[in-house]
Amino acid sequence: MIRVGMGYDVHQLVSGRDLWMGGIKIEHTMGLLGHSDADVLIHAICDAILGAANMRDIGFHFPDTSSETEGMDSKIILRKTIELIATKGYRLVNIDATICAQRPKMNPHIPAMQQCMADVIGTDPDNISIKATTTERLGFTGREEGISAYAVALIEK
Ligand SMILES: Nc1ccn([C@@H]2O[C@H](COP(=O)(O)O)[C@@H](O)[C@H]2O)c(=O)n1
Ligand SMILES: C[C@@]1(CO)OP(=O)(O)OP(=O)(O)OC[C@H]1O
Repeated sequence: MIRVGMGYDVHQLVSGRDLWMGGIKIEHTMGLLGHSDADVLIHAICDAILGAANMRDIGFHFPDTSSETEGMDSKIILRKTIELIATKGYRLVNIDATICAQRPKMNPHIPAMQQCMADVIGTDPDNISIKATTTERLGFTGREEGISAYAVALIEK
């Protein structure tokens, strides 16, 4: 059986925080604000994977009110998400995701993100597609107030 899920997440850009994206730290003048490391791409991907398995969302499994998730590396959330769907007999087939960010350029970092998340998931980097777009200076992403990410995941058992 194959099932599909989608995920979406937004985090605010602020100064004084590191910018984590797809499991790697990217040099930038600002970073994303959140209870965890605020890796918006991993969060959207986890919601897509959980949605495909009909297993709620990351806020349900990893509450932002918990001291355990404070400052948490989102790669841990990704690994636990894969473990969660495995309890229902599912494994990831592939992911397709889009980051909406006016800056910085994501393209140079995409191979490293693919390799990093593939290592965490235990899959081939070819199963993890990541794309990026500006929003042509429009909206909150265009004004560099935040970064959003969309993801679609296919799972099978
Ligand atoms: N943060 C970003 C945004 C975009 N890219 C790459 O640039 C291309 C053109 O962006 P548009 O918003 O004008 O479509 C886009 O297709 C990406 O390849 C990027 O690397 N980082
Ligand atoms: C990841 C969690 C948990 O630390 O917190 P945030 O980093 O704030 O991220 P968000 O995408 O808002 O929601 C999920 C949260 O429960």
